[in-house]
Amino acid sequence: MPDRPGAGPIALSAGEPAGIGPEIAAQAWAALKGELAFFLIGDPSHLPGGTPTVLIDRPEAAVAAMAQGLPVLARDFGAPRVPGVANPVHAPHVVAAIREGVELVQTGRAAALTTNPIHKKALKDGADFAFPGHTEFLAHLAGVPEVVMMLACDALRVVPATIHIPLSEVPRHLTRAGLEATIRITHKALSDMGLPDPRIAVAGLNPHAGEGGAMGREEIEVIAPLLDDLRAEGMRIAGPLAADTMFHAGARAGYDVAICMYHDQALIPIKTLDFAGGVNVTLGLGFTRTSPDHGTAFDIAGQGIADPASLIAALRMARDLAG
Ligand SMILES: NC(=O)C1=CN([C@@H]2O[C@H](COP(=O)(O)OP(=O)(O)OC[C@H]3O[C@@H](n4cnc5c(N)ncnc54)[C@H](O)[C@@H]3O)[C@@H](O)[C@H]2O)C=CC1
Ligand SMILES: NCC(=O)COP(=O)(O)O
Repeated sequence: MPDRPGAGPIALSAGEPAGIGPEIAAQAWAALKGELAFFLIGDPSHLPGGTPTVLIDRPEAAVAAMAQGLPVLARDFGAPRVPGVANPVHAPHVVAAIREGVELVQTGRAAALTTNPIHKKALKDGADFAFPGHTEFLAHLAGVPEVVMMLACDALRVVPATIHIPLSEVPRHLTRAGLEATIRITHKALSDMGLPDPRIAVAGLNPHAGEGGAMGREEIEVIAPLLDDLRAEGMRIAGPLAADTMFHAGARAGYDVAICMYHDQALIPIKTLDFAGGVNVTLGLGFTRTSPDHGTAFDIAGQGIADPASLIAALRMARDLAG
């Protein structure tokens, strides 16, 4: 196994069984079995028929098992999988797998956590899941007040300063303290990743970055004063920039990460540029967590046509960040 000496296996939480998670986990094993070690925390009966699997009773066994089949820390999810149809019986087990993955990483038994996609509404309905996504749940489990969602591909890194909230609530949530925490966590994380003085581009909220107050005042009242203060500290920050012109190739060459004001402002450019290669990474947790950039894809689940590329990229990034 050409894994890094001393690096433990990566824990992969099952995600939503009715989605594409089981099939892309099996495909990721086939692609990565000679390259890195990971294990699935989930119900082996949910994997596609014929998937070579090795049931393991401890994470450490995954390294040797990889050559034979997908290592699975088997957990009974209580019901079979029906592709495209969420079963509320599964929901508490989906949440428990994430929780277990975090515990294994925090106790040093896994090197990093990669999460297969969850269906947020299915977890809310089936398990009273109180969090809008992994990011917020992981912050809760890690006991940290602020974390950052970053999506990265070869061409772009983006960070939404507000995440899973309705668009109508974005201006109210866009505070100086929140934006400052997002920028500082991102700056430190990129420095830790080997970019010691990252160039940060910050989008405005409004069209034309507010056009001097003619189209909104958040830039004048919240964003620009903060950026002035951070620049005075020595951070390399541009903005607030008009979001519509900061993602073409020439503009992207001028920064290492784009801080955006809301979910879609950040995620539309990266998913358009590289849906297959994009990886979601949570910054500020104190451990490594990555995820594919896509969701559960109920519309194609069970058909054998899901592309495992983003999960493969997420597992590779987890290995690289934890190594
Ligand atoms: N990290 C996570 O747990 C994430 C979870 N979600 C959740 O997933 C559910 C569905 O969300 P949607 O907005 O429909 O996004 P989605 O990413 O599941 O699907 C959007 C479109 O992309 C296609 N697609 C997605 N992944 C694909 C793959 N690997 N190969 C080929 N085609 C693929 C789907 O078939 C669909 O047409 C929601 O509950 C959402 O909250 C969404 C994003 C991330
Ligand atoms: N659209 C990205 C997304 O929803 C991922 O959220 P999370 O579950 O990783 O927090």
